[in-house]
Amino acid sequence: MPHVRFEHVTKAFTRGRQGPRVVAVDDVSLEVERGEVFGVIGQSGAGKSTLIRLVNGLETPTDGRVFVGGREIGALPEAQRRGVRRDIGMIFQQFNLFRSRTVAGNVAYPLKVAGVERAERDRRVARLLDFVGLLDRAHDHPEQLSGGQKQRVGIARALATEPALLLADEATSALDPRTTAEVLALLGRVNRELGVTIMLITHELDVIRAVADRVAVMDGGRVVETGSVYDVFARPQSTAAADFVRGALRDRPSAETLERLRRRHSGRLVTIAIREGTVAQTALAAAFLEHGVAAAVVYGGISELQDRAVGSLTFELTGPAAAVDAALAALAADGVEVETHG
Ligand SMILES: Nc1ncnc2c1ncn2[C@@H]1O[C@H](COP(=O)(O)OP(=O)(O)OP(=O)(O)O)[C@@H](O)[C@H]1O
Repeated sequence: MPHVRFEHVTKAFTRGRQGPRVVAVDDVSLEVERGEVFGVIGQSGAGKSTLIRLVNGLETPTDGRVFVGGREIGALPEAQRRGVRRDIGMIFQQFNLFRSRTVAGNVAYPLKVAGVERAERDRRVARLLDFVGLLDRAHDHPEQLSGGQKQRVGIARALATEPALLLADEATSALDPRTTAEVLALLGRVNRELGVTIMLITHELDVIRAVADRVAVMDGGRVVETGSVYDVFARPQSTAAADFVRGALRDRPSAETLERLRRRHSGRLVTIAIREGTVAQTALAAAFLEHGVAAAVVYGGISELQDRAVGSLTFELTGPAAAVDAALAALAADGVEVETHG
């Protein structure tokens, strides 16, 4: 049974009394498996926050059903809904820590609410702070901590009631790249060492690349693509996914870059997609050589997704036109994706 399941879920809001109807989440169906890190990526306004708020029952669907652990949140009486919520931790972009409480006090708070007795509370707080590497900061107040440390406290607090599911709402968006990497590494440990299912929403492909197993791409309230991180971003089918890839990998020349490349290079410019399972780069070189075509890399980038290569290279091909055509035809016959630039 999936940990989280959306069945044709729509959430619409009305702005003002008779204002326009905004469909924040539009007929979304998806499944998050137990023990995986599931990423949801989308631009601002795509509906990610609403989607995540539907998981913990902070929003109720206008249409469709949301299940957590096989139970439909919307159909539960309030007391049971609270029980389901207790099994869900949440972390936020702005950390949402209590400024008046110490680090330990913040982590202890949900345990207090749950009625856990003092000695057990102290034990659990110490264990959690040790896990996130902040045991020596237990008596500090949040304002004495860096952003990354605050988020680590946020994570410890979210884990205090030992939830099976952790929701992360743009949890690293307020952090610099290095701190982001540290917090994402910690989330990876939460998933692997504690077996917690993680559902995270973000507008950054780098966040998805760093931790997610699978991803859903949202655009205009809809999920336009779902799959393994490699499959979705190595062969994006939707414009939204392709835009994220272009933005993060920066491997393909923009129209302006192509203009500049054309001015500098008189040969034929082609961009070849590099992915696992396609022709090896040595075979590329061999095809050019065989047809007497000189190939120079003039732009491109190859990066990693889930430990596999992805990216593209732009070549300037020089030689007789017929030879260039023949080399490209041979590559195309081998299943290589070639884009010729005019
Ligand atoms: N309570 C609400 N009342 C009215 N409209 C809302 C409400 N919550 C969200 N919306 C609208 O729903 C759409 C999706 O918003 P949502 O916050 O879910 O997107 P998002 O992808 O999380 O974007 P961001 O990253 O900017 O928060 C937006 O057009 C937003 O204005």
